[in-house]
Amino acid sequence: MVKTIKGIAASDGIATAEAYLLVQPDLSFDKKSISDTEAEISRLKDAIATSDSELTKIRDVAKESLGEDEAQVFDAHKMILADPEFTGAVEQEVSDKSVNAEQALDDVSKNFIAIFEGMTDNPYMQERAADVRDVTKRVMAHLLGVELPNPSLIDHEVIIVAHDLTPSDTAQLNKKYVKGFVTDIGGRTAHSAIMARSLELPAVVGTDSITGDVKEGQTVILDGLNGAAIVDPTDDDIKKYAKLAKDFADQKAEWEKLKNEATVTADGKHFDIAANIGTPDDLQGVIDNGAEGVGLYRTEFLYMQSEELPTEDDQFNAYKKVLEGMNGKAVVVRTMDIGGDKHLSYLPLPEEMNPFLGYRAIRISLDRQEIFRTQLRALLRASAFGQLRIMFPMIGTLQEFRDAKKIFEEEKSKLVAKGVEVSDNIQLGMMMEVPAAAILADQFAKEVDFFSIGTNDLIQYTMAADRGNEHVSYLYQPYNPSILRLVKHVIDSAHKEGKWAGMCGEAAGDNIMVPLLLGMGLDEYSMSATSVLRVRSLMKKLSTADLKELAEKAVSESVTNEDNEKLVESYINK
Ligand SMILES: C=C(OP(=O)(O)O)C(=O)O
Ligand SMILES: [Mg+2]
Repeated sequence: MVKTIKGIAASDGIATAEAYLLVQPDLSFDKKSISDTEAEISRLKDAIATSDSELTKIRDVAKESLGEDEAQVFDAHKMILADPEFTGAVEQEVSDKSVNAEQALDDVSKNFIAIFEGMTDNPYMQERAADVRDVTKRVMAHLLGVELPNPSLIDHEVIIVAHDLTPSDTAQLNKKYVKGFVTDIGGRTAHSAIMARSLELPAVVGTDSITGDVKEGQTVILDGLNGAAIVDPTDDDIKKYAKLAKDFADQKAEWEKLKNEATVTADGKHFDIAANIGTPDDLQGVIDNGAEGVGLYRTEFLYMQSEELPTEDDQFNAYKKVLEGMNGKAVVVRTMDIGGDKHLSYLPLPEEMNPFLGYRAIRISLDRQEIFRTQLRALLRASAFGQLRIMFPMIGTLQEFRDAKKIFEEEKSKLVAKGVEVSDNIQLGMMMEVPAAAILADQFAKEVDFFSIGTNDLIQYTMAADRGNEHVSYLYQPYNPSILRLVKHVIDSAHKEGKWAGMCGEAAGDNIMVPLLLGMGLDEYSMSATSVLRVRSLMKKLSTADLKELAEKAVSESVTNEDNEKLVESYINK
């Protein structure tokens, strides 16, 4: 029977396909005594052989769709299965203790994991713990006769249904077959939602219950425009959504016409609309959508897609590719923003009660300076190939900015002394995403070259509401006068010192926010590439002169987020 499940609209578009449940099965088991240990060992060997041939298949598919580097992780898994020290120890445990294979596997793998995790002076070996965990899960599933989801083996069109997707899960989705995703938890500005927008995959998050509401193989219509999943739709539903999908495609075709136009408002003011990217591969989307620069390159994805810390040369090549690809247009590269919801398997971070308030971004860079210096050297070398701007994430104090700038200057002088070609014109700026810094923007403005306002974090920290938690998503209030006052103060402070202010948080591409930002005089707008043409089309219809007054009212007279939403809507519909 048809069911409509509401959630948060995280990425535009409509898709209809079979549900693919990316849900971890129950791998619990009971300890049993075994009398026929030989038969038990042969059951174990069967599970290992099946796991091995499954891994061969997954490796082939991963190589095809994601490339050799991504596929290599499965070699590590196959090596563990072929290692007599591991599998031999499990067999030994079965015969010595007369226990079932599940118990023996569990005991041996826990032992191995503890040993690897204990190698704190060798991050490479520590990383092997994750491989042992993954392989154990696969063999255990075969012993128990349960199905383990293998998203890399998907060979037909599906909608992924999951409790949650991490940014790295999202990066591995094969766009050829995955038509969208819907999750139990998450918010609009969580990184998997942001990635869905750059992949142009419709997504609905924070439904609370979707994994319990839909069964594998059921048809699902995903309405990423309004935030709903329709499970087992009727013919009428399918017709209705086909029409909605067509209207959306027509709308996009209309926006497409603006691809090669500059962004100019109705009163003739030009603004730069830039795009946010995660990897050099996203450049195609930037160019296809006619963006006028890159306003945020989230370099942490370079670290996340690697099996170990990327070398200076790896990074140099990536940055050079982006700078050259943008052909002289400005590229704002943000230094590594690891922590929060972005993890590196090879850089174990301490367990934290509040990772978003913890050891992340510039805090890690200033502490682990060898990582930071390597990144800065790669950036400095790449600066010869385009118009590079660098910014630091999560700056909360002036001292942090000064320390980061000092390290940058040191690395620059060393390279210049060696005769390496380095641009002399690299602007150094910061993300404005910590309220303490936004309040002191007038002080920061004297020392930076630019600000880029990160509303995803600025709103989460100002409203004290986790950006990935659907239960508090009502507090994501970009038009709340408290947020607008901070934004205005940041923009005014920059201008007072003759600096520029941009925004790279998701709000920069929001239809209600854009008129307010134009009114406040924001200089640069950076957003998911897929939003660029919609915003260009909107700006063409707006006149900055009228909007100044509107923004003034929004900041000083309105009390709530909704007041301002209505204020802008009534202006636009006038
Ligand atoms: C752009 C931002 O950075 P990120 O989403 O990567 O935290 C932000 O916080 O608004
Ligand atoms: Mg941020």
